[in-house]
Amino acid sequence: MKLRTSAPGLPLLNSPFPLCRSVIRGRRHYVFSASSASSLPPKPRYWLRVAVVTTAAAGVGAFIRSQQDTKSTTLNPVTFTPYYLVSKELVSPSGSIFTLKAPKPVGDNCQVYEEAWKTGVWSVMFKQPQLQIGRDYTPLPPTSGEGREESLRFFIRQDPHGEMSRYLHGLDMGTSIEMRGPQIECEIPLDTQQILFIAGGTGIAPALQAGHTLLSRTNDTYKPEIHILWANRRRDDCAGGTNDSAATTSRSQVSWFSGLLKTSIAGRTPAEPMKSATTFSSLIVKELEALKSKYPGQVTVDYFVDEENTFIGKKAILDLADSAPPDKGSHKRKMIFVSGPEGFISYVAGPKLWAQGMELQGPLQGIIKELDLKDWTVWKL
Ligand SMILES: Cc1cc2nc3c(=O)[nH]c(=O)nc-3n(C[C@H](O)[C@H](O)[C@H](O)COP(=O)(O)OP(=O)(O)OC[C@H]3O[C@@H](n4cnc5c(N)ncnc54)[C@H](O)[C@@H]3O)c2cc1C
Repeated sequence: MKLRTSAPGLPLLNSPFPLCRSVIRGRRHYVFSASSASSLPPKPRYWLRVAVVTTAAAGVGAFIRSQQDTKSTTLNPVTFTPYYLVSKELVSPSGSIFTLKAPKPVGDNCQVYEEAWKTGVWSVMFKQPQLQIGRDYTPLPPTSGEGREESLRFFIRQDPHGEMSRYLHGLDMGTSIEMRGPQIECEIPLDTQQILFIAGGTGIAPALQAGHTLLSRTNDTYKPEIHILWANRRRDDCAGGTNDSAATTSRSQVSWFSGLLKTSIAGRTPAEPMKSATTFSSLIVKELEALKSKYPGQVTVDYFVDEENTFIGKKAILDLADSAPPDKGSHKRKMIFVSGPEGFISYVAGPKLWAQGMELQGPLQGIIKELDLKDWTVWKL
């Protein structure tokens, strides 16, 4: 585990995207240090001076308190805002959707969220109050029925050995959870026409965000597209998901989960992706389906499941990249996002680098480099 050594709120990096910053999902950790109060012995004071100083201090204190009170009801990147847990729905054996409500009186959260949703992929940092550690989580796009102003939803994987996720999954309804943000992870430029999103596990949350942001720009003349390749360890993680393209018929023989690139048994024919024997669909699959229904013809999703021996390989990526219409001088941007556990990102696009207290994108490697795709900008989340 690497501690984040830079100041809270990482600096924006030099990148083709003005609002992108470099992070690795799951590695960006933060520990808050306890503030040390000074305890100097009191010195003699004239009563007047005492009165003036006391009055001034009280005034400043009241001002600061009032400022803090005002700020604390509106999500902001500097101070932590207390939200409270209103629901926790099991999505798969390893993950749940958490819904957190903003405090009352409601601040200007609607505006804060709107700005972030318009921009691209974003996250917030949760604080664990006992251990004073921070971890980043990705809000899921709002569903139509939600109280837009008040709540944020998160798909959080339960890691039995993880400090924060264990803490979150053990919380009772109504518990307060402090968060700060938004942190813009990557802007989606307005000229983006195609996104190929390669997601592993909870990396699907930023894929849903990217879909929400990109597709909400749809109009009569502009119909952007997103193609999602989503890899999971087990079918239960994406129950009910069916493939839109032939991508999974071209399977890689390599699994990247567990951080190890274990090669599947030589000569073994990979199993056909299991057709869902039940009508049950996980909540995340339902949200992907809802996105497809809302923007017909603009979204495809393909599922890859380790236990079914279907892995994201070069051909799956190439098929989708090749299906995108050629640029023909239209200067429409085509982007590949890669999001998921560290080993997954390394396998697909090479590892990110750690330099001068910051995590950088690092050179393009992995299977995407081998494909030598032209016209595509790759961004590791
Ligand atoms: C921008 C961003 C967005 C994210 N969005 C999401 C999201 O939407 N949903 C989500 O679920 N996650 C998300 N993450 C990941 C999340 O921030 C956490 O990293 C994750 O929940 C694990 O944190 P933890 O405190 O539970 O685990 P940690 O305590 O940090 O442990 C992480 C892993 O390391 C292992 N470990 C810890 N200490 C040791 C040790 N001493 N020796 C060996 N192994 C050890 C643990 O077993 C565990 O598997 C995101 C990350 C980033 C950077």
